[in-house]
Amino acid sequence: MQLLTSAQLGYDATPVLRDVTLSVAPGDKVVLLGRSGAGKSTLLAALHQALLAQGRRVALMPQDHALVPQLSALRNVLMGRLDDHGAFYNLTTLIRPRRRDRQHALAILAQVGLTAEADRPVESLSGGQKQRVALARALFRGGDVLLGDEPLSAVDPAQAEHLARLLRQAFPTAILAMHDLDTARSFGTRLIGLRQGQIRIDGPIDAVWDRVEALYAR
Ligand SMILES: Nc1ncnc2c1ncn2[C@@H]1O[C@H](COP(=O)(O)OP(=O)(O)OP(=O)(O)O)[C@@H](O)[C@H]1O
Repeated sequence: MQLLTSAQLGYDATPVLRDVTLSVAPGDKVVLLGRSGAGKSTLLAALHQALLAQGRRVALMPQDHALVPQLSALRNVLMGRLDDHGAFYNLTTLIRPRRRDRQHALAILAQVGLTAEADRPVESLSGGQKQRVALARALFRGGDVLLGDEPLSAVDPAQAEHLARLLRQAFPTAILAMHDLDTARSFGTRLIGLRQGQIRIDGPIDAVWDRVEALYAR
């Protein structure tokens, strides 16, 4: 799918990335790498818009998780499908979830190791637990494409491997911004590297891996 052709991406008068041309093939597991501020989140936001404009179903994991702190982990997961239903269904889901939705959401919370936390308000959870709630919400939502902004940054390495596997199985196509190179290497089939306002690397991960260090050079 051809997703983006843009001379410039940025905010108002401030360009962040230029000459962006990007297509993604179904099955691609893209890892987006680059120094802090290189434009990974900016590119993900533009991809999100482009995918929605194409009518694709997208699961989005933003960097700040966008969870509702006062609501339970379970209810935050259920919110992953709010836009599938009308206002009445959603209101009743938040008050008293339907049995089928609840069981499905609880099964996903079990997969991410949060059974005991299902009824706890998200504001009382640790950073890694919050991230797993956001991940469970994305899995509950499902979709053609997962877009994630450092979706595994707050979990420990053993969990990261397990959770990365769940994401790979659930989403045919994924584009994830990442900081941890080991996780990126094991997750990705394709690497896109950003540096100095441009896409500098785009290729199969094994073929371009020896160029990764240059993305971070000062
Ligand atoms: N809402 C905004 N308004 C103006 N400038 C922004 C905004 N968001 C980000 N920027 C700027 O755009 C540039 C790229 O930011 P972006 O968040 O895309 O980088 P990133 O690669 O995701 O960084 P990180 O790894 O730290 O999350 C930065 O210089 C940042 O200051």
